[in-house]
Amino acid sequence: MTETTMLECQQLGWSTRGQSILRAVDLRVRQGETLGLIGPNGSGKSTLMRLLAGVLTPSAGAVRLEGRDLASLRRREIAQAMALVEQQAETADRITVRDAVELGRTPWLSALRPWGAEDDAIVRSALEVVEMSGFAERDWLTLSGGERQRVHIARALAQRPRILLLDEPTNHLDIHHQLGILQLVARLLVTTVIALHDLNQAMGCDRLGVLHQGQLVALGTPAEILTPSLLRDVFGVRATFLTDPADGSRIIRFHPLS
Ligand SMILES: Nc1ncnc2c1ncn2[C@@H]1O[C@H](COP(=O)(O)OP(=O)(O)OP(=O)(O)O)[C@@H](O)[C@H]1O
Repeated sequence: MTETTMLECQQLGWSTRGQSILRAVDLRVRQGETLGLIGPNGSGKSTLMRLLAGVLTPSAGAVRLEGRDLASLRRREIAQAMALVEQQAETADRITVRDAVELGRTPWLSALRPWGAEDDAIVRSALEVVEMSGFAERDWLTLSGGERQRVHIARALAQRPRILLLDEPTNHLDIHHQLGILQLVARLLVTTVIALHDLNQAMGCDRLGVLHQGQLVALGTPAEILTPSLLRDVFGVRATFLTDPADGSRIIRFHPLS
């Protein structure tokens, strides 16, 4: 079976003020997969996500979206294909939760295709999925950090993208909503790239890419990647593996090296 590449980058790099932040990243995201990005603080996960989303312009190499150079595509075309949920996306505007989610429909609207009942239904469904329906009329500024995160995810879902880029989407969320978002991502047929800090949660991804000091140092299945030696070399921790008696799945416990 031939697998379709949704998003790829070749020799991708990004520098700022003469400092190289990301170097020579080669990556292919396959249709339908959930690709997790892991790595220590400052290793370049958010920078890579922003380059893949077209928010940042590469200093070297290129990103291809469904085979086409991202640099040659219009913003609207990119937004119809990809939605990015950033780590600290904020808005200072006084808008309601519903308004914030309705923004997700923007790439699909035009003079010939004005707002309609279908858009209302998509927004309603996105709010339901993140359990925020009861907050629709609330002022965005009054939301807690976790509630804002869920609204951002609803906005991205309302965009109906083919590729979802999620930068630490479980940040700020209580455990119920962390599991809810991860289950949702696993259920979605949409191709997903997700940056995660919790390595036990990362184990649920189809493949993992490991960033270390601005380079992609490993790529493979969670079982291939999450080995004691990689966890020692990249994260500086000693790992032991346990088995969950409930379902036989592996759990990692972490300890200081010394
Ligand atoms: N605009 C910028 N100017 C200067 N340095 C930057 C800029 N953006 C990112 N960096 C630096 O690039 C490195 C990678 O940052 P990035 O946010 O991509 O890391 P990350 O892996 O997402 O980290 P974290 O896990 O802490 O969120 C960091 O050292 C950061 O300080």
